[in-house]
Amino acid sequence: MSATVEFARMNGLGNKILVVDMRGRPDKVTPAAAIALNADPQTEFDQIMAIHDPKAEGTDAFIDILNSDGSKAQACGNGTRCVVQALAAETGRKVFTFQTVAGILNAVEHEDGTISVDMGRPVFDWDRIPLAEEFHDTSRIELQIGPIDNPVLHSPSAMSMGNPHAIFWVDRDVMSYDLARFGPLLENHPMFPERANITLAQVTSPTSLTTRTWERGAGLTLACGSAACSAAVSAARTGRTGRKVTINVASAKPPATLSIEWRERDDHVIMTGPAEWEWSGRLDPSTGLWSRDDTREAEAQ
Ligand SMILES: N[C@H](CCC[C@H](N)C(=O)O)C(=O)O
Repeated sequence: MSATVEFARMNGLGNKILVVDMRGRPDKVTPAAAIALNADPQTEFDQIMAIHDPKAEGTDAFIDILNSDGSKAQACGNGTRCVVQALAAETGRKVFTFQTVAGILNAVEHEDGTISVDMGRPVFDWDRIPLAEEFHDTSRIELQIGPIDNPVLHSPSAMSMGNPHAIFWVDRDVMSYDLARFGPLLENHPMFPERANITLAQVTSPTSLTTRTWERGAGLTLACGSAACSAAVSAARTGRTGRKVTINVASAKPPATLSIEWRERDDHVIMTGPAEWEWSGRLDPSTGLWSRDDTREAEAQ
């Protein structure tokens, strides 16, 4: 067993996040630790956000992201807001720059406690999403599920927000689809060599969408920030909405929204929403063995 580190159990719209403080150490949270933590109902999570010492000048930290199946993710919008809230509480600072495997993320905590993350530029090239087949226009790709002459879901918009996303446009309530059944088939479809996050999106007005996501490596989650960004960008890209929308995250607990703006001037996607601390503890990043801080002690601190 290696020395333990601090972690916080947090959530972004119900997206279950463990923020793990790996600063000052050379090792990483192992996939085995992630799988063990996820197997325990108390520490079950969608993503681990491991905060490491910065690797590049001008950045505050390097963030390593793990899904609950132990696989790596390149982006996690809801988790990034949780990291901002944790570091803002620790340092009193409001503005942060992070590095992930997908690039640099700038983020700011506002006076009202909401957090904006600049998620960078969307990527539409088929081989960078990546897709297995060449598509000149990835705003509507050939892919369907269900009976061949009456598909349940078809022709998604595909893109990368650092991580791969497919957005299926639906005209019924997103909760009425059996996403638990179709999600795994689409996540692992041969069209997506690195798998994909699968989102159902219903356009509810020129400035609003409702989404529900099956996440790559994590399954049905209560919310997914990078999917909300991808739905917003894809809606604007296909002329369904303008570039600034409110995303109603259908399964968020309690029901909640994210504001997304796909900025005209620099092509960057800005996501704004809340983050919530639940409790803290210590864990062993190599095995996932953990303990919860004594509540009285935590309150006294
Ligand atoms: N929950 C995350 C997304 C995790 C993405 C992950 N499932 C993957 O790309 O493998 C979010 O708020 O953006």
